[in-house]
Amino acid sequence: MERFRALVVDKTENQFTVGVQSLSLDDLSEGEVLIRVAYSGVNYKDGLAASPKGRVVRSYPIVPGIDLAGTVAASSDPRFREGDEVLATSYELGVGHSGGFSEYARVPAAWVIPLPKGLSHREAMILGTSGLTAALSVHRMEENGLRPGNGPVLVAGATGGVGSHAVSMLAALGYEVTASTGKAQEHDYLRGLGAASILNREELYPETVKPLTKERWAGAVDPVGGAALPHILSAVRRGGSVALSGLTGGAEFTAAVFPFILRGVNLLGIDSAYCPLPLRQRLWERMASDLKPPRLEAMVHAETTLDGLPDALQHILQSGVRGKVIVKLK
Ligand SMILES: CCC(=O)SCCNC(=O)CCNC(=O)[C@H](O)C(C)(C)COP(=O)(O)OP(=O)(O)OC[C@H]1O[C@@H](n2cnc3c(N)ncnc32)[C@H](O)[C@@H]1OP(=O)(O)O
Ligand SMILES: NC(=O)c1ccc[n+]([C@@H]2O[C@H](COP(=O)([O-])OP(=O)(O)OC[C@H]3O[C@@H](n4cnc5c(N)ncnc54)[C@H](O)[C@@H]3O)[C@@H](O)[C@H]2O)c1
Repeated sequence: MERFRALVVDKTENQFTVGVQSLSLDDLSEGEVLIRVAYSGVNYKDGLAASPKGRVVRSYPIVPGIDLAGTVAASSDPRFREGDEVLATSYELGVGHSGGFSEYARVPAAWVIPLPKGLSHREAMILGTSGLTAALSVHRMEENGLRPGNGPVLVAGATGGVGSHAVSMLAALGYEVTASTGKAQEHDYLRGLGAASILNREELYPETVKPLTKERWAGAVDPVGGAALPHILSAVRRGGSVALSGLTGGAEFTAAVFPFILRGVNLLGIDSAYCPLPLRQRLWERMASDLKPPRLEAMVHAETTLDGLPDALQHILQSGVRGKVIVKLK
C-alpha cells in the first residue's frame, strides 16, 4: 500500500514536536477495520494531545484526532465491508491508539459505527465528539426528568463545540435556552442557534457564592466546570440536573451539599469517550434526526487540512474557536 500523510505528535526527554509525516500502515495501531478518512474535527482534547502539558496522551509518538469519518478500505471483521461509510469517536483514538488526523486509520471494529442515514462525513465531523457529548448531556437530563415545560436550561461555554451543539439541540427540542458566554461579539451567533437569552459569563462568577439561591435553571449543560459550577448548582430548580462534561474553566470546584439534599438536584457526569456502543448508536441516530442541529454549517468556524492543524490545535486551547474546526483529509 502507498504511503500516506498524518499528523504526528512526539515527545522525547528534550523535545516536543507536532508535524505532518509520511507513514505506512505499519506505523498505525492495530485494528480490524482500515478506514480511508474523509473528515475529522478538532476538539479541546485534541488541543491537549498536541500540547506538552496536556496529559491526555498515553504513549508517544501518537497520531492525534479523537474523531474520524470515512470509507472502509478493508476489514477482517464481518460487520464491515470495503466501501461502507463509517465513523468512530474517542475510546482510545488519538490518545492511546492512532487517530483521525491521518489519511488512513486502523480501528478496532468495536469502536466503529455505520454512518447514520441523513448525515454526510462532513456533517458527522461537525458533530463529532462535541455533538455526542451534547447529545449525551441532553439524554441524561431527559432520563432524569427534564422536559421542555420545566423552565430555562443553561448552557455554559456556549460558543464552544459542546456548547454550540447543546444550544442548538435543546432549542430544536423546544427548550428555552439561556446561553452563557464571555464573548460579547457572539450573541447573534448564539441567538441564531436558538438561544432565547444570553447570560454574560461573569454572572456565573459572583463574588460570594451562596449555598442556595433563587431557583432558576431546570437544567444545565456544563462543559466549563471549575468555579462557576457551585453557583450554577445553587440556582437549579427542585429535581433539576446539571450535565457536567468539561474543565475549560478549571478542574476543581468546592460546593455545598444543600442543592443536592434540599432540592434533589442531580449532578450528572458525562463521559462520551466510553459511552457504551448501543447508547452511542442510538445517540448518533438521534443526531441524524430529532437532535440534528438545524444550522450545522453555521457552526463551522473553519475547514482546515493536515497542514493547518498545528495552528488550529493551539487556537482551541486559547478559547479561539467558535463552534467547530473541521479537517478535510483527502
Ligand atoms: C473527550 C473528553 C475530554 O475532552 S477529556 C480532556 C480532559 N482530560 C484531562 O485533562 C485529563 C488529563 N489527565 C490528568 O490531568 C491526570 O491524568 C488526572 C486525571 C488528573 C489524574 O492524575 P494523577 O492523579 O497524577 O494520576 P495518573 O495520571 O497516573 O492517573 C491515575 C489513574 O487514572 C487513570 N486515568 C488517567 N487519565 C484517564 C482518562 N482520561 N480516562 C480514564 N482514566 C484515566 C489512569 O490510567 C490511572 O489509573 P490506573 O492506575 O492506570 O488504573
Ligand atoms: N466529558 C466528555 O466526554 C467530553 C467530551 C468533549 C469535550 N469535553 C470537555 O468539554 C470542554 C469543551 O470542549 P470543546 O471541544 O467544546 O472545546 P471548545 O474550545 O470548543 O469550547 C470551550 C468553551 O469553553 C469556554 N471557556 C474557556 N475558558 C473558559 C473559562 N475560564 N470560563 C468559562 N468558559 C470558558 C470557551 O469560550 C468555549 O466556549 C473541554 O473541557 C473538553 O475537555 C468533555
